[in-house]
Amino acid sequence: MGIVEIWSNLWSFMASIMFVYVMYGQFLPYNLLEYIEKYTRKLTNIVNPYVEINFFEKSGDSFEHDETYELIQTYLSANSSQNAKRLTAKIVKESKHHETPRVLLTLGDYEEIIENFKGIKVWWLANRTHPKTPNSYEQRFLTLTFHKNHRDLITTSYIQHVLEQGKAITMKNRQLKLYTNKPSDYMGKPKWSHTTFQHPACFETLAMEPCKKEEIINDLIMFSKGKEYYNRIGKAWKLGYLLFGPPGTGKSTMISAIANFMNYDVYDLELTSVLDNNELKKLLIDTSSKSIIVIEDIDCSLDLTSQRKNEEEDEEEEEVVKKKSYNNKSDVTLSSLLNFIDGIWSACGGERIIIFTTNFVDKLDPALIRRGRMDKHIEMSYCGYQAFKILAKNYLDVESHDELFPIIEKLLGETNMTPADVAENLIPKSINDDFQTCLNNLIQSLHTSKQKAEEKA
Ligand SMILES: Nc1ncnc2c1ncn2[C@@H]1O[C@H](COP(=O)(O)OP(=O)(O)OP(=O)(O)O)[C@@H](O)[C@H]1O
Ligand SMILES: [Mg+2]
Repeated sequence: MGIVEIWSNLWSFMASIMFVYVMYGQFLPYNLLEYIEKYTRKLTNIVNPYVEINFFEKSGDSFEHDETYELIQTYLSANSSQNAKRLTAKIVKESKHHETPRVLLTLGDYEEIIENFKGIKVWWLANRTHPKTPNSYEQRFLTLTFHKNHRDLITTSYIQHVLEQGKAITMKNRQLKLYTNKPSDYMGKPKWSHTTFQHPACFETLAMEPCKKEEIINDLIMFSKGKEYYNRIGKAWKLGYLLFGPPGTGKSTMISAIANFMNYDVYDLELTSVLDNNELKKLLIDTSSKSIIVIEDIDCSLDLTSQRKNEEEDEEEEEVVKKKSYNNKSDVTLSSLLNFIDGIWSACGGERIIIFTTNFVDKLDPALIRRGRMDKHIEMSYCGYQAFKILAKNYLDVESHDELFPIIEKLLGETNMTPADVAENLIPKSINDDFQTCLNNLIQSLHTSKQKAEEKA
């Protein structure tokens, strides 16, 4: 008789015992049940060449949800659930603002699936405990079974692989959140409130010089490769951007594109609602990993400038400042903001991108923008020809036009128009407007803008 046969006979014997145990267990005294179970297990262990590892749904003193169990569930749902016949559907509603809930399929009770890892077979069984006393609770758990010869590989590489994949899938599926800070409550505690972040912006539709865009994307990919990679190349694992440029050049759009690309939450920090340094510290500590902390219009929210405004400054600039300044500037100081930001980078393993935006880069304190603190100063400028081509593709689905494109190229070189204004002109104004009408509207508008600039000059 071969070893496999012996094992399968023994297994059916065990199964019969288990059957009797389940059927008549309730009629037997508790001590006797425990005795039978103990010796059945002992007997099984002697001949069983398989190792079992259980992962419980809840663990710890307070019986909390175990993250490991969740990650394995996610991994199995994505990788092997197509082989399972009985599945349990769970509706995941990310937030009250999120209208379409997601369906998460997990293994049904006692469902078993087989996985192959580097040619090694492993079994996963969705199990549940049977409460033995009236006071004990039923608990779900997943059992991983494999041959004892592969113990080392499975307990290290395979489990690691499952958890990493589970984490990656969770990150990919999660609904991004947009956090904004609220003034302190009556307890003096500042708070973040959040809604779902649903902005369609992506790098593909962002209008800017292709090489500049490529550089940022490469930066982000490097950053996402993580700490070890950065250590290896001898660079600090942090990312800070300063986006500057006139209104309507796509600074906020760029932030949304970065959030979507990285799959990071966004913390929009409104400094004017932060009372003092202490509050700022609490808020920053309260941000989660894999997030972007944004401070928009940094020049308007903090008293950063040592120089007073020049009387002869451009009227248009004045207008913007007036629009964006707030009466009540907070007591947050520049030096504490910088300290906390440096602190966040060193203490939190760097999984936070910090982005400042401003319309006037010259007004910022050099300490804030010195190279090394902000890794890149990205100028979002008026619409150039390359940026226009991206907008034309997005808005009109046109990639070239022998006659009109060269005119637009010339005019864009002669006058300043923001991508927001170019985009506005490209949107059809009536149902009969075809793409040529829209391009002509833009040309008209560029002419007007050029004339105005000349008159002003
Ligand atoms: N570079 C761009 N690419 C694609 N769309 C753009 C770009 N710039 C502006 N837009 C369009 O114009 C709108 C306004 O742009 P956005 O809010 O990003 O400008 P901003 O630079 O943040 O301006 P502000 O300084 O006033 O905050 C966006 O919703 C987008 O539709
Ligand atoms: Mg903006």
